[in-house]
Amino acid sequence: MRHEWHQLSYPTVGTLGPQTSRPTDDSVEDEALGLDRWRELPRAQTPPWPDQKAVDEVCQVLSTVPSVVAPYEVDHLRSQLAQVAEGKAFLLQGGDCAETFTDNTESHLLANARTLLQMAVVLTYGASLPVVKVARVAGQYTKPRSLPTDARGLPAYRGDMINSLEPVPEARIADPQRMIRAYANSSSAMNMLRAYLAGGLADLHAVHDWNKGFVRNSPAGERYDAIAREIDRALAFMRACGMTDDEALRTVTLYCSHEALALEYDRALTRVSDGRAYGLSGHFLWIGERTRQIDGAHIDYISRIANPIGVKIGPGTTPDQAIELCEKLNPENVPGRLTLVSRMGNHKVRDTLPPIVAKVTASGAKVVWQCDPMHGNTHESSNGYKTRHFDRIVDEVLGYFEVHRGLETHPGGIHVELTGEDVTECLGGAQAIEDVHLPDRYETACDPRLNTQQSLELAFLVAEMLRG
Ligand SMILES: O=C[C@H](O)[C@H](O)COP(=O)(O)O
Ligand SMILES: C=C(OP(=O)(O)O)C(=O)O
Repeated sequence: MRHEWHQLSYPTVGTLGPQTSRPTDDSVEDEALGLDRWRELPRAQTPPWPDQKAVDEVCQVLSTVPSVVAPYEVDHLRSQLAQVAEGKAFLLQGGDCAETFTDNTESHLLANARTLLQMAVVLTYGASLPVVKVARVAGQYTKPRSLPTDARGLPAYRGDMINSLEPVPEARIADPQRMIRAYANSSSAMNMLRAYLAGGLADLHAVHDWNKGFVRNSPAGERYDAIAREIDRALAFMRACGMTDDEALRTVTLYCSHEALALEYDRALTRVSDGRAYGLSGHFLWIGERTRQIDGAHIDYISRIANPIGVKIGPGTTPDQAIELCEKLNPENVPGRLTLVSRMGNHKVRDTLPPIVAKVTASGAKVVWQCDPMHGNTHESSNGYKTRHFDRIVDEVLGYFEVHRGLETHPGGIHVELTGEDVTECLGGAQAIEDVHLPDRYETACDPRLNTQQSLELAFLVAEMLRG
């Protein structure tokens, strides 16, 4: 039986402030909430830990540390995503495919944040729709892999939280101590981002400053600058009319997200607050295409936390499976709780997505529909690089919009792998990156990311689609 939002045990924003939401450490409560039930269930992509005792010791430490995010922030995000579910806002999610410890630097974090903010400005301005901004940051340290070994025959790299990218056998051994380092990096990343955002990084009066160096003179950068000038004029107009500066123009909230793959880590950072479990390793956690088995460990864990959550759905997803996911993950039908992230591939999205959207909509389930146009469009270049073509990425987003327009549902958001660095990892775009250019600056630890120019170009195209 479905309930309405206001009847739930889910707090509305404002009723659960930071003062009232003190996490408790109560194993009886944890048990009642079933937070460890996942341990008894089949689990895909389990990190090959050589020593379970060492894992338990690390998790014991993580279970006592200050969390990366706070429950009230998680509740805020859920209520903002409720607006997306209702067609009143758009969800922009993006960042590195795999964060790395070495790239957890101020400059890298700021470059990625600026790129996301620029995209958000383009979308907000272009489509006159509020944009909820969620970064793949402060925890995106694990990767599911297609194969247990890489091309050299070494154990696969599974993200810096598990092992090292360095291609030598000893570096590929899963090391639980890395979870501590991932936590430290995640906390410091959030700390730095919060400080910069509070200090004016996202101040709309500084929109020009986000258009840095190599982007500024590109076609997308110039187009962006034109929008920035119009925003300047609008702000000057508001001042001239005597409107006082609004706090909303001076800062934004940037939420953090990652794939809940290393369940040990996310479980250790789960805290119970006012009788509800929160995964406080990040605001938004998602389950990937490879771990979304309905009776599996990942879906069980995520079903028990109060965060807004996502599930990736690939071309093999049936409409019935999507319904099962909605029933299991959002039995109370809370808008904003569940995001279904389609990642079908541009050749399949127009065929595979409609029956899923139609059935979920007919069931009355309230979900955020989001499109990940990256993961269904990966191929190997002629010179051996894992890459994606910008045209296919755009075409998948177009297909996703067509499907939602056809069914009169809200194309609620996009989820992309991107970086603020000037990399050459995805083909195409205005720079016309070709196979031969890929080795120039191919820096990702796992999958190819859009660079800033390609990210901005995509944002302009999506803004047009939203207007249309
Ligand atoms: O982003 C993630 C990758 O698509 C996933 O980890 C699989 O990559 P692989 O096929 O190279 O293992
Ligand atoms: C692995 C990922 O995606 P998917 O589960 O859709 O393959 C990802 O987003 O990093």
